[in-house]
Amino acid sequence: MHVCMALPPPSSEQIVRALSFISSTSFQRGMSLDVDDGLLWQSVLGNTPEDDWTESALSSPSSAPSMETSAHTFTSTEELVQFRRSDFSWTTRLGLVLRDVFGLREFRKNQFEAINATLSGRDVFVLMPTGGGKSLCYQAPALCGEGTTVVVSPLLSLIQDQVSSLQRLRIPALFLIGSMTSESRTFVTRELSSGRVKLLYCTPEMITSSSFLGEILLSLYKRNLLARFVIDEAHCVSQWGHDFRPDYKNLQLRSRFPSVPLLALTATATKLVLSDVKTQLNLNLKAVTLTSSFNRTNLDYSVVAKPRRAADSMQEVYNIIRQSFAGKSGIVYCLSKRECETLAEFLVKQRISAAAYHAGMPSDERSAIQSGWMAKRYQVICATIAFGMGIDMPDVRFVIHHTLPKSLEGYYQETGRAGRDGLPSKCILFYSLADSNKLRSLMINSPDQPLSPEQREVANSLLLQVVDFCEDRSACRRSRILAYFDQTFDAAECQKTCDNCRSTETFVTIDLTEVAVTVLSTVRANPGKFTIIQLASEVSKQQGGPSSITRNEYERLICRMIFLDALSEQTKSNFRRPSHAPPSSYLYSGPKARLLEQKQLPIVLNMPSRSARGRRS
Ligand SMILES: Nc1ncnc2c1ncn2[C@@H]1O[C@H](COP(=O)(O)OP(=O)(O)OP(=O)(O)O)[C@@H](O)[C@H]1O
Repeated sequence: MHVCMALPPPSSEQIVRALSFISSTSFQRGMSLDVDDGLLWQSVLGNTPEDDWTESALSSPSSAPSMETSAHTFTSTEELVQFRRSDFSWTTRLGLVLRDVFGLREFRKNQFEAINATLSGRDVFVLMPTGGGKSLCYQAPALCGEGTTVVVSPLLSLIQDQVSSLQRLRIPALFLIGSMTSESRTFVTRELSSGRVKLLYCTPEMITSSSFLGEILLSLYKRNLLARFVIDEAHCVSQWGHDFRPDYKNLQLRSRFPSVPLLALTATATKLVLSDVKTQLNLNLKAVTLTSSFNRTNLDYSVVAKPRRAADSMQEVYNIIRQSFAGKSGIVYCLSKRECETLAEFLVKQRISAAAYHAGMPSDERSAIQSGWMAKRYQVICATIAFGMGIDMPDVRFVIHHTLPKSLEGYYQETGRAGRDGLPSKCILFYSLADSNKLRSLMINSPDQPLSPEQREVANSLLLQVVDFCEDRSACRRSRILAYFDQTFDAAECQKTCDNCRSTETFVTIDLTEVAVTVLSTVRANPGKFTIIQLASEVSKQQGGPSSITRNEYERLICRMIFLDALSEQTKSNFRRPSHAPPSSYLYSGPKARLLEQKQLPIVLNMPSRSARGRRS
């Protein structure tokens, strides 16, 4: 389709010319108010020296390392052809920006099309895997046209990092955040009004609630100086996504600034999330939608059984790091702040340079840890999911999930932080039934964040998909992850880069609906009498025979019945237990018990095949 032609490296004269037209010596002092206005950013691309750019060089996207391209593209290939042209008025300038500002030689898949589409004034939706190069899709066009590109980004740390990197490239970018001094705000206002700022970053909260920013945007809008709005991490707009942010939903950009093109980008979106994001943002029906395959071919996926005792599971994390990743950077995702700290302390005692990172830490401490890790002063970060968004560390060789992620989408994004340089990297997920139950009740019954019945349903089904993924010992992990994003993947192409494709054991999917009905009848006869473990033991005693279901499998079945609401749990304090012991949860029939009895709630589990079961007994 495209002819790949690398650009010749820029000569030093070209670089000097480029740097002189993108002049921002004083800009590098950032927000400080002693900036000499006279020096402050000459018009960024106004004096662009025309260069003898070859058309083929510009229409030569390459793939991001180890990320498959193609897959389903929502905007038809015929329609995309118009955005692969190299005769736009900005084409020459775009080439210069790519090479002389960003120091890159060619575009990756879909970058060129996204840039041309947004510069043509179209709404654009870009789905690209983590590390695919989404930033360039809005940073390059910002430098190719008039006005300011406003970037809505979810995290302050991410905004600050992005703006500093842009400033290092001498690009006039600023951010506007709530905690700025009035002097800094005055500076930003002045710079924005002058039209010199090419990129303005802010949080969704600023857009929805700052009248100060609202006035600035309106003034730019009236003067035709709002080039586009960029909605980064656009999956946050959708309540069906794993990172929903209510302020993202209330941006109202289309109604407030009807003629300004929107550019939404995300690394994670199912079809449902995608259409919800488009609706919520009120993207034009003809929005150009560009998707790349989500397959990260350099990542190896596996799920391991998490030991029951915390000490054993921490030891297991240590063993994995010591045996396979000595001296290599990695992330261990944990559920709670305490877990991050305990695990980091444990690893440090074992002489692994590790640090905890979570939202409960002061932000300067968090930044110090993040930069320490990026500078290789820490080998391992034990973090909650607060860590990672927007971190561009190329050589992360492993991501371990010490507890379950809340959704497959989250799992994809968190594991996506490994191997951004395209080299082989491992993603290891520790799974236990106990964790899945704990996480489920934390998510669904959290007193801090009471969920509506609808939200509860969503959270429950997202987590159930993760549980199902972990318990599936047959299907290729890669196929399952890609299926989540509605992409088909031939497992033969996995090339044994997941534990299931490497395994020689045989597992089969068994329909246990009948067995579940029997389990339910035991609960109906004894409401509130059994915990999960007690019930598993009770029903496994009632059965027998060589191919019978083991106690552990009954536990899995009971947990699945809870997930499917055929059973429900209620907490009761147990007076016979020591006072510090956590209260136990006892089982009752659930709201969907009748459906199960009517065989309208099928329950299937992936289990060792019958012959293997016979051998095990
Ligand atoms: N055309 C290109 N050629 C070479 N490198 C590129 C190109 N485009 C982007 N990159 C590099 O790829 C890396 C990832 O880019 P970027 O941070 O934009 O990814 P992303 O898609 O935003 O990822 P994430 O979703 O994880 O934030 C960066 O180091 C960037 O410089």
